[in-house]
Amino acid sequence: MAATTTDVTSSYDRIKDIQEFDHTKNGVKGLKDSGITSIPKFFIQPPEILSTLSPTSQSNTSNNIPVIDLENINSQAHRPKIVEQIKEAAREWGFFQVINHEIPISVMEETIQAFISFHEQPGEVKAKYYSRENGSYSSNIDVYHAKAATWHDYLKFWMAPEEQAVKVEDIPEIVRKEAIAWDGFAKKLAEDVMELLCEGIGLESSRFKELSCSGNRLLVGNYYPYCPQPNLTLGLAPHTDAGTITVLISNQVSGLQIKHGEDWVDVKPLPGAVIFNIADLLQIISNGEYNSVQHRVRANSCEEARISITEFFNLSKWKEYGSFGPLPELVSAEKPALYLVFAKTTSINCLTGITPVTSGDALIDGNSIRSSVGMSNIRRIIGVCPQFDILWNALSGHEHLELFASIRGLPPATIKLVVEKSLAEVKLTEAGKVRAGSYSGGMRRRLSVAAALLGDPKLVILDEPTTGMDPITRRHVWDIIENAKKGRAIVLTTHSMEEADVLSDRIGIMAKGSLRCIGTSIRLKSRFASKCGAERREHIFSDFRTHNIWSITSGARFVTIPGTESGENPRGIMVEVYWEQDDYGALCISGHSAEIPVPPKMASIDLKSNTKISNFVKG
Ligand SMILES: O=C(O)CCC(=O)C(=O)O
Ligand SMILES: [Fe+2]
Repeated sequence: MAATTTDVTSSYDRIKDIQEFDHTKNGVKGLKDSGITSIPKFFIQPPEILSTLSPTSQSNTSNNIPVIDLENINSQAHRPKIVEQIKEAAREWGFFQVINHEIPISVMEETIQAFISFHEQPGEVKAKYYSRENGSYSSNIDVYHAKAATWHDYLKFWMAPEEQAVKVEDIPEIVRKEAIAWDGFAKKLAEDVMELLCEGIGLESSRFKELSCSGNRLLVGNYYPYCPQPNLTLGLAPHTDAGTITVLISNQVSGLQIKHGEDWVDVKPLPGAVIFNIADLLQIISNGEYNSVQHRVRANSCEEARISITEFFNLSKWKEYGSFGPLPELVSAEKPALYLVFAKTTSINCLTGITPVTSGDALIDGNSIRSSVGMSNIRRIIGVCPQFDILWNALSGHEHLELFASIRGLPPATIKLVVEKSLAEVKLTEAGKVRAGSYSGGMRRRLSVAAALLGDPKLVILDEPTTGMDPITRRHVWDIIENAKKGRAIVLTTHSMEEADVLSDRIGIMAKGSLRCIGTSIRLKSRFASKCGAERREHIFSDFRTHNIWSITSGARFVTIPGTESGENPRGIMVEVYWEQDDYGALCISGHSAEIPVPPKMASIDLKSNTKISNFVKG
């Protein structure tokens, strides 16, 4: 196995292999059907995953996730007990399965069978639906970025909200009726379970529903064909789900595992049961009362394929609220908020004047975002590409840019030329004549980026400009952004570390609502590198060599913590404080050692007068 794992990082042409796989449009089912006996190298998981896959590693089969009987859900006498069980399961396990629900077994079986039938059609029939960008059928959406690919294909549709939902006629006929029926049943059951979850933590039963926790739904049929080397890859990599709640059914082929303590626990599919898991947003809304737990799927070692039908529930009124954090009812002096309010979009909305500022201020080119004069000056010098495209289906790309150019006040005589140049830059010259209603997601994003850059703004804000783009278009948009950097500031938000690394001069990382760090890519890497593993460090050292920045001043000092003198440690306690220069050359503390008694003859700096540093050291 050692030889194979080394291959993961060796220099074979990984991209070429992936592209070949992608171009078959046949997913891993196609690989399995070709009769291969060993899996392509880009499926081989890194050693830290492989070590958890061997039969001797801690997969624990003696446990199973809680099973909750919903038979008497509406009986006054039984409901409190069911609420208690669900609450306990959602808190301790993050996963549970429900039995005696209202969904007929025949509906579950028909749904599973329909998705199997889709995946088991001849490759050329499925290939029509295959796309990495906005198609419904694909395999390994993140294969170009992930450390390793996984052994499953999927078919997915947005079922809600209406403006995002798939058109009925675009659902392949072979699953159409079943997908629509399943969505109805799953939504009803999820809303019933959400009521129980609300009651469990003392909320009004309808609270989650009113927040629109079931208003956004993505239905996915995951297909895990037989894998010839199941101990070298996974069916699905470890992850947590992002939304509010996930509803899952599967056939009887096992594979799903959840992280419980240090163990990966097998979830044994119970015939007729529906599995629920808490997703990240519900963990946040519930202020940590409920837990979103890591799970993964083992590569399938059975001849029979595994199928799971997963419906991801999320908020549909997210945009309306603009930000999200723990519900006020769940925050108190005894239970302070564990999570800050999500604030990326809110911050951008404040900077651009969409959301009024309630406290604090920001200056853009010397103009305060709190003053109406300042804001109108700011509007003249910024261009914005919002996270969700604001485009009109009936207008062409050309008409959009003409409209935006005249709103920006460009001289009418120049507009035609500016628009043509701009369309050429984003490679939409031909498409510019066509209505935007027929554009793919990537084309819509490119048009939005072009609109943001119109009129030579001094500050451009790009909110996740490449979300949903295939890797080639994304690289192209990176070139556009790179070229647009000259003479202006660009603030770009992204979830992709690679994108931040490629495009940014300075990177700020926001987590759970606040800015955690800011600095150049090299500085952040050097500061946080130890957490990234050997491969990442390799990368960082080569970055250091290419940027030739050996001259960074850094150092360490022993510092006594004031007031720690005692009989046992007459000279007190000290720590070693590490310091370095920040991006502007100012010295700042970057960390400290564990506390140790000051040895008798040691000379150290006494911080009695410097409360700021001593607080830091103590904290
Ligand atoms: O296939 C499964 O059992 C799990 C699927 C899953 O976790 C997901 O799609 O997020
Ligand atoms: Fe999941």
